[in-house]
Amino acid sequence: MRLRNKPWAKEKIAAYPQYVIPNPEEYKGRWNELFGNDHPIHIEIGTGKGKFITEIAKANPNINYIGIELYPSVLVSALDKLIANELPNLRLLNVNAKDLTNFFAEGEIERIYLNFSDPWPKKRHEKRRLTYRSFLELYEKVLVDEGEIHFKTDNQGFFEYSLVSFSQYGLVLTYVSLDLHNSDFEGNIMTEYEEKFSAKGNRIYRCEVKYPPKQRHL
Ligand SMILES: C[S@@+](CC[C@H](N)C(=O)[O-])C[C@H]1O[C@@H](n2cnc3c(N)ncnc32)[C@H](O)[C@@H]1O
Repeated sequence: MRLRNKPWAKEKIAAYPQYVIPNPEEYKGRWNELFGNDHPIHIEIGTGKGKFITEIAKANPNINYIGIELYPSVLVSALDKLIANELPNLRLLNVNAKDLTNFFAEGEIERIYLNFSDPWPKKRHEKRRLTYRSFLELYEKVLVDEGEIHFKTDNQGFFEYSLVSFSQYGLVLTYVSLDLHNSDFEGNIMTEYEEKFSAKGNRIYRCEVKYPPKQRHL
């Protein structure tokens, strides 16, 4: 296994606390104070080297973005892009998505992007898939009412698994493409993995789902 927790990466991240927030627990329920506005917040889980999140943040200055990535050695590339672009509506977190509710209050996030998440093809690793039921429960806790997940991958098996997982959880499918790059979908922003896999000729699958309205206790 690759050694991904390289000390130099952690040091670089620590040198930019204005971009990679070192204490995200402190902003739970207060992210809009940090951004200095009340714009909606969209997050990407598994942001990798940050191409998608920096480009989408640049294109949408009235939305706040947070990119979440587990590995410092990967996140430094996203940090480099943020340093180069100085985007006031983008922050990064070097955390594990399984701890999401430590960092975000109920209803604080409007949309979650899952781009080319690790498919974990072995059945015994199912619980690690970011579209597994326990993650869908976590996402529901931090999302607004009828919050959205936008998901894309080149892995057909993982895509089909995720559609079933979404449906079993009661999520509503609002968009699906079985061949994104040959569809009429406009404004697609390519991720690093998307560039790599589509260059090999792989088909890209994409869907959007939203949570049903939360139960109202009158
Ligand atoms: C296959 S890569 C895709 C990267 C990027 N989204 C892209 O499309 O180019 C998946 C990324 O998700 C990150 N990741 C996986 N599980 C995670 C978790 N539980 N919390 C945060 N990041 C995670 C991995 O470290 C990896 O960088």
